Amino acid sequence: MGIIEKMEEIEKEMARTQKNKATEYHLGLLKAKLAKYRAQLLEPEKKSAKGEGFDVLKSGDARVCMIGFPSVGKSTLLSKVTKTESVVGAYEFTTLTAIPGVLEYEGARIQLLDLPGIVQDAAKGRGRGRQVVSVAKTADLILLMIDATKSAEQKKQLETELEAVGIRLNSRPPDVVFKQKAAGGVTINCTVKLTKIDERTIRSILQSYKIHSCDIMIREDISTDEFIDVLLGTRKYIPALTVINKIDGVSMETLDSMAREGDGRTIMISCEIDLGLDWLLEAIWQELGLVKVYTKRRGEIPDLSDPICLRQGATIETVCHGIHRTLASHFKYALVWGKSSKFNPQPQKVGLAHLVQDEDVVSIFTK
Ligand SMILES: Nc1nc2c(ncn2[C@@H]2O[C@H](COP(=O)(O)OP(=O)(O)OP(=O)(O)O)[C@@H](O)[C@H]2O)c(=O)[nH]1
Ligand SMILES: [K+]
Ligand SMILES: [Mg+2]
Repeated sequence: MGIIEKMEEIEKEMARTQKNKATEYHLGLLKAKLAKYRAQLLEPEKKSAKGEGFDVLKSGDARVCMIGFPSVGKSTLLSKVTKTESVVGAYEFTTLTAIPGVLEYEGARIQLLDLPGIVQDAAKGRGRGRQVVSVAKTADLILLMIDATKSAEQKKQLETELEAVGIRLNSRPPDVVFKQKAAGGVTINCTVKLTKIDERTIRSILQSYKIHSCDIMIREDISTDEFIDVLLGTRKYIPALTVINKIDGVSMETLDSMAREGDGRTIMISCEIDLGLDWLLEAIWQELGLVKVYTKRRGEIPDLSDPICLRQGATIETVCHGIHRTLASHFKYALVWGKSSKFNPQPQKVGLAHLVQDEDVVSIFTK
């Protein structure tokens, strides 16, 4: 039996098993088994299957991936908002590989990746799906691309495919500290009452992964799935925006109800009639939370034309790397003007670990 069949067997058994207090333990074990197979499925493939040209080099300040079913308008969007032309076609599977473009916005260079359309069960290896959803794992932000004129199920289906390769959308890692040890047995500490998983289930899941000694600190009412996520440590937590394209093709009523169903993370656009594209770019920028820093040479005015874009949490050291590879090793101190300066509007003298903020001006002094 192949892995997929084994997984289907387990899924069937889980579906057959009634959910209650008495079966919780059994279900937990089945879930652990399933997660193990899933992890096997995601291991890099043997030589024979590689070389499809999906390894696009990451470039720019962040990477945004478009994921959607065929012909929802991914390539059209890439061609609209970047200088890259990706072939657009009225037929499915026009795009067969990953096409990178560069979004230039507010001084940032954001890589936007156009990808082949995926099909249902993509994550299980249908079509190029697994390759596509695996690329999504490298994204700083995922755009769930939806065709307004087609099934309302698209979003749910895309989420399912991404979940299956270990991507958790718009959520943060569970608040659990897990430390494996060489000896000493299993210690479990909880700071909250657990209502979705019990200690016996936790212990048996650990056993099924052959983990006999570890310290676990649980600070959140986690589910069995979340506990397995922590153990495997392979989950990726990535923010996503839902982009509904082709709104030129639906009635006012449909548009209205879609707007009502959508959350704050839904953007409606039409590439065809150029609607909503500005909002989309603004939302991408906001979501990535990039920080713009200007550099200034001693005695000169800051160079406002060429900011350095950094991820949130960037420090003076990151700024140094952004200027030159070896700058940090000659670093003496820096002066910062702006929000991150304690003495704003006066500058503050800081070291490499200082956190910068958006629109700071930085001068680096070297030894
Ligand atoms: N009405 C309408 N049609 C659009 C819009 N955007 C794209 N299209 C059309 O939708 C079709 C598919 O567009 P593509 O950009 O090739 O779609 P894709 O998602 O890249 O498709 P695959 O690469 O095959 O997965 C083309 O005929 C486009 O002209 C839109 O906003 N409105
Ligand atoms: K197409
Ligand atoms: Mg395409």
